[in-house]
Amino acid sequence: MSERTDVANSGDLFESDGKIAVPDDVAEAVRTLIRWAGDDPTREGLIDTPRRVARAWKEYCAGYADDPAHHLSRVFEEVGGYDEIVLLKDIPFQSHCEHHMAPIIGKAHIAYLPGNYVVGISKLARVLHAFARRLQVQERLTAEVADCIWKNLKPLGVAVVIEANHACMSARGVRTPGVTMTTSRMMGVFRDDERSRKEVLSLIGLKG
Ligand SMILES: Nc1nc2c(ncn2[C@@H]2O[C@H](COP(=O)(O)OP(=O)(O)OP(=O)(O)O)[C@@H](O)[C@H]2O)c(=O)[nH]1
Ligand SMILES: [Zn+2]
Repeated sequence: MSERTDVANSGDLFESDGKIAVPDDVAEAVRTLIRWAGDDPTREGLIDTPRRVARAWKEYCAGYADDPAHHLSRVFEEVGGYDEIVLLKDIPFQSHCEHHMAPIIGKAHIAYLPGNYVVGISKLARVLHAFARRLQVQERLTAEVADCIWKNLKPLGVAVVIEANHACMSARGVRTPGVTMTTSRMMGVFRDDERSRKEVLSLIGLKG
């Protein structure tokens, strides 16, 4: 089976070469868009484009086939009495804004103060990507990652900070490149205790 099964929703069909089958109406929608943009979808260079675009969108939106909470189901209870902040810094991610379906490219910083459980660090990045690979707004992406960790890991605190550039602002519309949007969600001690909040922000490299 295809290596692309990781992006498929239940109900998707596959070609004999293992690629996801693109329904005719999806390919036709892309052809319509090409025509509307001013080009001819029947010219040679564009013949296969609708199917490529459709599959590319399956990949950009693979998060819909990925349950974020599942990545936090394997926890470790014994970590040698470690009871300080765990921070994953500068995790690169890509998403697409729900307004224009244009790329959001940035990095996330995810921290938590363990309660009874810790999790393999790759899982925090997996949670991020499961939410990022959907149509998003940055505020919701930030909140969803934090809420998922809070609910499933039951830590004493969670901090998620996301810094990103929005192509809908740089490549179109206001056409203002180089703008970074920063969002954060603090929960538990990082919200309620000023010292803990300052500590996590300073570890991330931001002023509290
Ligand atoms: N708050 C927030 N806004 C976003 C995000 N991604 C894109 N936007 C903004 O969503 C807004 C949509 O505004 P609209 O007026 O409905 O759409 P538009 O006419 O295409 O707006 P312009 O981008 O200003 O041309 C724009 O201001 C975008 O910059 C996001 O993650 N969070
Ligand atoms: Zn946008």
